[in-house]
Parts: sequence; C-alpha cells; structure tokens
Amino acid sequence: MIIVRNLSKTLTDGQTILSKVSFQVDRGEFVVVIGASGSGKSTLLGCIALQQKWTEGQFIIDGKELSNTKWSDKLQLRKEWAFLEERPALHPKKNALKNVFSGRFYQLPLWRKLTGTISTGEHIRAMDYLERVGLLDKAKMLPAEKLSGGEQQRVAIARALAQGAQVILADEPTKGLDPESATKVLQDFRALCKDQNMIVIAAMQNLEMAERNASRIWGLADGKLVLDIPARKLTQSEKNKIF
Ligand SMILES: Nc1ncnc2c1ncn2[C@@H]1O[C@H](COP(=O)(O)OP(=O)(O)OP(=O)(O)O)[C@@H](O)[C@H]1O
Repeated sequence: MIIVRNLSKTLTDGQTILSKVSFQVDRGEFVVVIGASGSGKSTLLGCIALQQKWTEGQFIIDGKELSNTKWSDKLQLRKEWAFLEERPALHPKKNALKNVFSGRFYQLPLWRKLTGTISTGEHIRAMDYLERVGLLDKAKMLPAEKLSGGEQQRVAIARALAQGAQVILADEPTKGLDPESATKVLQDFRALCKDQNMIVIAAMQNLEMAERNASRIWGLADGKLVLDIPARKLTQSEKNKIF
C-alpha cells in the first residue's frame, strides 16, 4: 500500500508545481491521473517514482515512512518499481525476448552478466511475460525498432515484469497510439492489477480511455488533487473541476 500525505513541490523561484497532494493506493488498483497539460501529472509520477525530489510531504510504503528509510531501501524500491516513459527505451536492434531478458540483468550474478548466458528457466519466464501482454508471436521475429508503438509499450511492460516490478508508473503510455493499441496497453495494466495484485499509476490526457479501463481516477488541476473516485463516467461538474 502506498500512502502519500501533503506532497508538495515548489521550485527555487517559488513556483508551486504540486500542492498538498494526498492519496492512498492499495494493491490491485489501476489508477489513471487525468489533467490538462501542465497540471503536474509528470511531476507527480516522477516524485512517486523517486526520480524527482519533493519539498514537503510524507511518503509511506507498506507501513514504512520513506524519509526515514535508508538509501538501500530506496534502491530496493527502485527495483520493485518500474517507470515506463511515453516512448519506452528499448534496445532497438534486439528482439522483444532479448529486451525482456534485459529486465533481469541486474539480478544476475557477475559471470552471467559477462557471458550473457540465459538459463532455460529464464527463457521460459520471459516467454511467459510476453504471453501475458499478448506478444508471444512477436518474441523473436523482429528487432524492437520494427514493432509498432503499442507493441513496444507492451514489451516494456513485459520487461518491467521480468524485473520483478510490483508497482508500475507510466507517463502517457498511450500517447500516439491508435485506439485499439491504446486499449490493449490499458487492458494489460488492468489485468496485471487484478490478477497479480500489482499497482499501476498512469498519467493520461484521454479521459474516455481512463473511464473505461482504470479502476480509479485522480483529477489533477494546477498541482492539486481535485478528484479521487472509483473509475466511472465523470459528470460535467467533475470534468469542470479538472479541465
Ligand atoms: N524543473 C522545472 N522547472 C521549471 N518548471 C517546471 C519544472 N518541472 C515542471 N515544471 C512546470 O510545472 C508544470 C507541471 O509540469 P508537468 O510536466 O508535471 O505537467 P503535465 O501535467 O505532465 O503536462 P503535460 O501533460 O503537458 O506533459 C508545468 O507548468 C511545467 O512547465
């Protein structure tokens, strides 16, 4: 469970980007953060992913307050949390399977890193992750650069699973994708939350997609969390709060 209380981020010039954001996310939830451009979505995700510093606020993960934990705990968290960018940084010349293997790289002993040996068990597991995101048929066929944007995004999800991610943070994971590919990516997220009790928090601008696929919707406006509800079709007054 992730609990954040009064998270604020102010820049040195006094500009407030996030203002007293509080929330709780339980395992199994797929949260979509909706907000206009510049509302603070990427900054919020960056803070939750521990990639950006915040000015004030409490961050409690599974009962442990983060500011009180050691750097080694933060490192462990970074292993269990995956940050997916809008354009996933895959190895362009390697196929989907090899890209998924790379998620396991940091967990391998040094001699395996040096020799690049892959065990049968790892091979099966990587194929299993690709199957979960519906890409088994594309495992070895093409270099990643030849896959569609949606397929690349799903390879990145499979790689996060290989890394052992329990929490996925995704910044605009469906930007630039056609509706069908975007829906597949969001359905993958929903399934991972439901079947594997993971947490996914994704920032998006497409409200309709969020209403249909998320389990929870957060509305962000001017750095403030103005809405936190189970996903459903928003009323006009709820939309007015966000946009
Ligand atoms: N390091 C920074 N220095 C100055 N301004 C910043 C910095 N980081 C973010 N901002 C400003 O904070 C605001 C929120 O930015 P952020 O990227 O989080 O918004 P966003 O909701 O993700 O926008 P978009 O949907 O367009 O990506 C913007 O006005 C941005 O210009």
